[in-house]
Amino acid sequence: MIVELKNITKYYQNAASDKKRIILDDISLAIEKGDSIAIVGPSGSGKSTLLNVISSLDTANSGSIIFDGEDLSQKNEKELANFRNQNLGFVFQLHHLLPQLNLIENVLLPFIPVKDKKKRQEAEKRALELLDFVGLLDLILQRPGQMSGGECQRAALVRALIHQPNLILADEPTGSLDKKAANKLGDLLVRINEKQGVSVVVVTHSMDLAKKMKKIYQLEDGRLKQIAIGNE
Ligand SMILES: Nc1ncnc2c1ncn2[C@@H]1O[C@H](COP(=O)(O)OP(=O)(O)OP(=O)(O)O)[C@@H](O)[C@H]1O
Repeated sequence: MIVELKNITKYYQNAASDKKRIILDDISLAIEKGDSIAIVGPSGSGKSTLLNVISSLDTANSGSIIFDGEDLSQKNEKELANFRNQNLGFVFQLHHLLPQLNLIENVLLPFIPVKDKKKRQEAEKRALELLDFVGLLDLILQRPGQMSGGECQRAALVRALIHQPNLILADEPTGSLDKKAANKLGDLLVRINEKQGVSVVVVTHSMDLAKKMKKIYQLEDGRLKQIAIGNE
Protein backbone atom coordinates (compact mmCIF):
# COMPACT_ATOMS: atom_id res chain seq x y z
CA MET A 1 0.00 0.00 0.00
CA ILE A 2 1.24 3.47 -0.80
CA VAL A 3 -1.59 5.83 0.08
CA GLU A 4 -4.79 5.38 1.93
CA LEU A 5 -7.41 8.12 2.04
CA LYS A 6 -9.82 7.58 4.92
CA ASN A 7 -13.16 9.41 5.04
CA ILE A 8 -11.90 12.58 3.39
CA THR A 9 -14.30 15.49 3.44
CA LYS A 10 -13.56 18.87 1.93
CA TYR A 11 -15.91 21.81 1.71
CA TYR A 12 -15.79 25.49 0.91
CA GLN A 13 -17.78 28.12 2.69
CA ASN A 14 -19.92 29.98 0.17
CA ALA A 15 -18.75 33.62 0.15
CA ALA A 16 -22.29 34.91 -0.53
CA SER A 17 -24.12 32.93 2.17
CA ASP A 18 -23.26 30.90 5.24
CA LYS A 19 -23.81 27.65 3.34
CA LYS A 20 -21.09 25.03 2.96
CA ARG A 21 -20.37 23.56 -0.44
CA ILE A 22 -19.19 19.99 -0.03
CA ILE A 23 -16.69 19.07 -2.74
CA LEU A 24 -15.37 15.75 -1.37
CA ASP A 25 -17.92 13.85 0.68
CA ASP A 26 -16.49 11.15 2.93
CA ILE A 27 -14.13 9.71 0.32
CA SER A 28 -12.01 6.65 0.99
CA LEU A 29 -9.51 5.32 -1.52
CA ALA A 30 -6.54 2.98 -1.40
CA ILE A 31 -3.74 3.50 -3.89
CA GLU A 32 -1.68 0.35 -3.97
CA LYS A 33 1.94 0.05 -5.01
CA GLY A 34 2.02 -0.29 -8.81
CA ASP A 35 -1.53 1.02 -9.27
CA SER A 36 -2.47 3.27 -12.13
CA ILE A 37 -5.67 5.16 -11.50
CA ALA A 38 -7.68 7.59 -13.60
CA ILE A 39 -10.10 10.02 -11.97
CA VAL A 40 -12.76 11.34 -14.30
CA GLY A 41 -15.85 13.45 -13.66
CA PRO A 42 -17.65 16.61 -14.70
CA SER A 43 -15.95 20.00 -14.65
CA GLY A 44 -15.96 21.42 -11.13
CA SER A 45 -16.64 18.04 -9.50
CA GLY A 46 -13.48 18.30 -7.39
CA LYS A 47 -10.93 16.19 -9.28
CA SER A 48 -8.06 18.68 -8.89
CA THR A 49 -9.07 19.26 -5.29
CA LEU A 50 -8.82 15.52 -4.63
CA LEU A 51 -5.40 15.35 -6.28
CA ASN A 52 -4.21 18.31 -4.19
CA VAL A 53 -5.46 16.65 -1.02
CA ILE A 54 -3.67 13.39 -1.91
CA SER A 55 -0.44 15.35 -2.42
CA SER A 56 -0.89 17.37 0.80
CA LEU A 57 -0.80 20.63 -1.20
CA ASP A 58 -4.33 21.17 0.12
CA THR A 59 -5.82 20.01 3.41
CA ALA A 60 -9.11 18.26 3.97
CA ASN A 61 -11.61 19.42 6.60
CA SER A 62 -11.78 15.91 8.01
CA GLY A 63 -10.42 12.45 7.40
CA SER A 64 -6.86 11.25 7.13
CA ILE A 65 -4.22 10.40 4.56
CA ILE A 66 -1.82 7.63 5.37
CA PHE A 67 1.26 7.41 3.17
CA ASP A 68 3.36 4.29 3.68
CA GLY A 69 2.01 4.01 7.21
CA GLU A 70 2.59 7.68 8.11
CA ASP A 71 -0.31 10.00 8.86
CA LEU A 72 0.30 13.19 6.87
CA SER A 73 -1.86 15.27 9.20
CA GLN A 74 0.83 14.82 11.87
CA LYS A 75 3.48 16.56 9.75
CA ASN A 76 4.29 20.27 9.72
CA GLU A 77 4.76 22.33 6.52
CA LYS A 78 8.51 21.67 6.31
CA GLU A 79 8.05 17.93 6.82
CA LEU A 80 5.31 17.91 4.19
CA ALA A 81 7.58 19.69 1.70
CA ASN A 82 10.31 17.08 2.33
CA PHE A 83 7.77 14.32 2.03
CA ARG A 84 6.58 15.68 -1.36
CA ASN A 85 10.16 16.03 -2.63
CA GLN A 86 10.99 12.46 -1.69
CA ASN A 87 7.83 10.69 -2.77
CA LEU A 88 5.85 12.61 -5.34
CA GLY A 89 6.24 13.72 -8.93
CA PHE A 90 3.82 16.24 -10.42
CA VAL A 91 2.71 16.72 -14.01
CA PHE A 92 0.29 19.52 -14.89
CA GLN A 93 -1.66 20.55 -17.98
CA LEU A 94 0.98 23.17 -18.80
CA HIS A 95 4.59 22.03 -18.73
CA HIS A 96 6.02 25.01 -16.76
CA LEU A 97 9.51 24.54 -18.23
CA LEU A 98 11.68 27.65 -17.98
CA PRO A 99 11.99 29.21 -21.47
CA GLN A 100 15.55 30.51 -21.01
CA LEU A 101 16.98 27.08 -20.08
CA ASN A 102 17.57 24.19 -22.45
CA LEU A 103 16.01 20.78 -21.93
CA ILE A 104 18.74 19.17 -19.84
CA GLU A 105 19.12 22.33 -17.71
CA ASN A 106 15.35 22.35 -17.07
CA VAL A 107 15.35 18.71 -16.01
CA LEU A 108 18.38 19.10 -13.74
CA LEU A 109 17.28 22.42 -12.22
CA PRO A 110 16.37 20.89 -8.83
CA PHE A 111 19.95 19.59 -8.51
CA ILE A 112 21.73 22.94 -8.98
CA PRO A 113 21.82 23.65 -5.20
CA VAL A 114 23.03 20.10 -4.44
CA LYS A 115 26.67 20.37 -3.30
CA ASP A 116 27.52 16.65 -3.45
CA LYS A 117 29.19 16.16 -6.85
CA LYS A 118 28.46 12.43 -6.92
CA LYS A 119 24.73 13.05 -6.37
CA ARG A 120 24.73 15.61 -9.20
CA GLN A 121 26.50 13.15 -11.52
CA GLU A 122 23.99 10.41 -10.64
CA ALA A 123 21.12 12.81 -11.38
CA GLU A 124 22.70 13.67 -14.74
CA LYS A 125 23.00 9.98 -15.63
CA ARG A 126 19.40 9.36 -14.61
CA ALA A 127 18.23 12.42 -16.59
CA LEU A 128 19.89 11.11 -19.75
CA GLU A 129 18.40 7.64 -19.26
CA LEU A 130 14.93 9.08 -18.72
CA LEU A 131 15.24 11.46 -21.68
CA ASP A 132 16.22 8.47 -23.79
CA PHE A 133 13.24 6.54 -22.39
CA VAL A 134 10.81 9.27 -23.49
CA GLY A 135 12.57 9.76 -26.85
CA LEU A 136 14.08 13.20 -26.22
CA LEU A 137 17.79 12.47 -26.11
CA ASP A 138 18.44 14.33 -29.37
CA LEU A 139 16.82 17.51 -28.03
CA ILE A 140 18.74 18.04 -24.78
CA LEU A 141 20.30 21.33 -25.92
CA GLN A 142 17.06 22.81 -27.24
CA ARG A 143 14.95 25.33 -25.37
CA PRO A 144 11.21 24.78 -24.76
CA GLY A 145 10.41 27.34 -27.50
CA GLN A 146 12.21 25.09 -29.97
CA MET A 147 10.22 22.00 -28.94
CA SER A 148 6.66 20.85 -29.70
CA GLY A 149 3.94 20.80 -27.04
CA GLY A 150 4.16 17.01 -26.81
CA GLU A 151 7.94 17.10 -26.42
CA CYS A 152 7.67 19.74 -23.68
CA GLN A 153 5.10 17.63 -21.85
CA ARG A 154 7.35 14.55 -22.07
CA ALA A 155 10.17 16.71 -20.69
CA ALA A 156 7.89 17.70 -17.81
CA LEU A 157 7.33 14.00 -17.15
CA VAL A 158 11.09 13.43 -16.98
CA ARG A 159 11.39 16.37 -14.56
CA ALA A 160 8.70 14.75 -12.40
CA LEU A 161 10.63 11.46 -12.39
CA ILE A 162 14.11 12.79 -11.71
CA HIS A 163 13.72 12.42 -7.92
CA GLN A 164 12.62 8.77 -8.35
CA PRO A 165 9.15 9.30 -6.85
CA ASN A 166 6.89 6.51 -5.62
CA LEU A 167 3.81 8.22 -6.99
CA ILE A 168 3.16 10.43 -10.02
CA LEU A 169 0.20 12.80 -9.74
CA ALA A 170 -0.89 14.16 -13.10
CA ASP A 171 -3.59 16.80 -13.52
CA GLU A 172 -4.91 16.89 -17.10
CA PRO A 173 -1.45 16.02 -18.47
CA THR A 174 -2.77 15.70 -22.03
CA GLY A 175 -5.20 18.64 -21.81
CA SER A 176 -3.18 20.89 -24.10
CA LEU A 177 -1.97 18.20 -26.53
CA ASP A 178 -3.30 16.98 -29.87
CA LYS A 179 -4.54 13.39 -30.12
CA LYS A 180 -1.25 11.89 -31.29
CA ALA A 181 0.91 13.61 -28.67
CA ALA A 182 -1.70 12.81 -25.99
CA ASN A 183 -1.63 9.14 -26.97
CA LYS A 184 2.16 9.06 -26.75
CA LEU A 185 2.20 10.69 -23.32
CA GLY A 186 -0.48 8.29 -22.08
CA ASP A 187 1.56 5.31 -23.30
CA LEU A 188 4.62 6.68 -21.51
CA LEU A 189 2.68 6.96 -18.24
CA VAL A 190 1.70 3.31 -18.67
CA ARG A 191 5.29 2.24 -19.37
CA ILE A 192 6.61 4.19 -16.39
CA ASN A 193 4.00 2.51 -14.23
CA GLU A 194 4.70 -0.96 -15.59
CA LYS A 195 8.46 -0.89 -16.13
CA GLN A 196 9.56 1.36 -13.28
CA GLY A 197 6.87 0.41 -10.76
CA VAL A 198 5.85 4.03 -10.12
CA SER A 199 2.21 4.38 -9.09
CA VAL A 200 0.21 6.85 -11.17
CA VAL A 201 -2.91 8.87 -10.44
CA VAL A 202 -4.17 10.89 -13.35
CA VAL A 203 -7.05 13.37 -13.44
CA THR A 204 -8.46 13.69 -16.92
CA HIS A 205 -11.41 14.54 -19.15
CA SER A 206 -10.05 12.15 -21.75
CA MET A 207 -11.55 8.66 -21.71
CA ASP A 208 -8.78 7.61 -24.13
CA LEU A 209 -6.22 8.40 -21.42
CA ALA A 210 -8.39 7.04 -18.59
CA LYS A 211 -8.77 3.69 -20.35
CA LYS A 212 -5.00 3.21 -20.37
CA MET A 213 -5.00 3.11 -16.55
CA LYS A 214 -5.69 -0.06 -14.54
CA LYS A 215 -8.62 1.46 -12.61
CA ILE A 216 -11.05 4.26 -13.47
CA TYR A 217 -12.94 6.20 -10.79
CA GLN A 218 -15.69 8.73 -11.35
CA LEU A 219 -16.03 11.72 -9.04
CA GLU A 220 -19.52 13.18 -8.96
CA ASP A 221 -21.55 14.97 -6.29
CA GLY A 222 -18.64 14.58 -3.89
CA ARG A 223 -18.59 10.80 -4.18
CA LEU A 224 -15.97 8.60 -5.77
CA LYS A 225 -16.95 5.33 -7.37
CA GLN A 226 -14.99 2.86 -9.42
CA ILE A 227 -16.61 2.69 -12.85
CA ALA A 228 -14.26 0.38 -14.66
CA ILE A 229 -11.25 -1.75 -14.52
CA GLY A 230 -9.15 -0.32 -17.33
CA ASN A 231 -6.24 -2.11 -18.98
CA GLU A 232 -5.72 -4.59 -16.11
N1 LIG B 1 -10.43 28.18 -2.89
C1 LIG B 1 -11.67 27.88 -3.28
N2 LIG B 1 -12.74 28.50 -2.70
C2 LIG B 1 -14.01 28.17 -3.05
N3 LIG B 1 -14.32 27.23 -3.97
C3 LIG B 1 -13.31 26.59 -4.57
C4 LIG B 1 -11.93 26.87 -4.26
N4 LIG B 1 -11.15 26.07 -5.01
C5 LIG B 1 -12.00 25.32 -5.77
N5 LIG B 1 -13.28 25.63 -5.50
C6 LIG B 1 -14.47 25.01 -6.10
O1 LIG B 1 -14.40 23.61 -5.90
C7 LIG B 1 -14.98 22.94 -7.03
C8 LIG B 1 -14.04 21.84 -7.48
O2 LIG B 1 -12.92 22.42 -8.15
P1 LIG B 1 -11.83 21.52 -8.89
O3 LIG B 1 -10.87 22.43 -9.56
O4 LIG B 1 -11.30 20.53 -7.93
O5 LIG B 1 -12.74 20.77 -9.98
P2 LIG B 1 -12.31 19.86 -11.21
O6 LIG B 1 -13.19 18.66 -11.17
O7 LIG B 1 -10.84 19.64 -11.19
O8 LIG B 1 -12.73 20.80 -12.42
P3 LIG B 1 -12.18 20.88 -13.92
O9 LIG B 1 -12.44 19.54 -14.54
O10 LIG B 1 -13.02 21.97 -14.52
O11 LIG B 1 -10.72 21.23 -13.86
C9 LIG B 1 -15.25 23.99 -8.10
O12 LIG B 1 -16.64 24.23 -8.14
C10 LIG B 1 -14.51 25.21 -7.60
O13 LIG B 1 -15.21 26.38 -7.93
